[in-house]
Amino acid sequence: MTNPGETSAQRLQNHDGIRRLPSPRIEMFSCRDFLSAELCLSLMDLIDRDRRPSTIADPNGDDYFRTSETCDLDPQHDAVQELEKLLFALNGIDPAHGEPVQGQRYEPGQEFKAHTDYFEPSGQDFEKFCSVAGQRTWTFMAYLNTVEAGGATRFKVVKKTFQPEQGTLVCWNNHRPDGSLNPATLHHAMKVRKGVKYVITKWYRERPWG
Ligand SMILES: O=C(O)CCC(=O)C(=O)O
Ligand SMILES: [Fe+2]
Repeated sequence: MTNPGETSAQRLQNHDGIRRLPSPRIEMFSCRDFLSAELCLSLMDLIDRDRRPSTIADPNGDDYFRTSETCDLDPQHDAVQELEKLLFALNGIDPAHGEPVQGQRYEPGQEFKAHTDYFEPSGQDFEKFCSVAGQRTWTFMAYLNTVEAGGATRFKVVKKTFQPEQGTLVCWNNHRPDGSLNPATLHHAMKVRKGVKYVITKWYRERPWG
């Protein structure tokens, strides 16, 4: 681990119950029951209160690219602090390098088409999103509920699909070990077919946030 905005496969592997995706192309892990049902419920409640339409960096002409809703979670709220504590115990990333935790909510028919969480260096909005805190390093996301049908997160390059299950964490390095951006992190939050889907996303940056 060279940067306080990063974690390492070695560190994550030490956590009880965590599993690494057996692929040389990506550093990706998942852990069931990372969040308690109680914490998930509190976070879903916060998302329901504050949600707004999601946006994307570098609009690409597809108005249906990301149809879900988003919210920035109040960092002072007990549930958010508990979540941050769990993440820090796992990844050891300096909290100063974290973006505020976001919640995402998808109704039936809503999705977030295939994208990477890193910002395209050639994109028109790269300066706007990265000039202060730098590029995104790691993504940590957790499913807050088990979705009745649909809503899986599909990583088509590494052929791995996660079905949303309450409390499950999924995390990955947006870079390769040599520091280059990793296009194998491409993922699609597929349409929810039945029920509502709630997740939290926590992104970390190369430099301190804000
Ligand atoms: O909802 C998901 O399954 C993934 C969410 C996601 O990829 C994102 O918010 O960047
Ligand atoms: Fe994403």
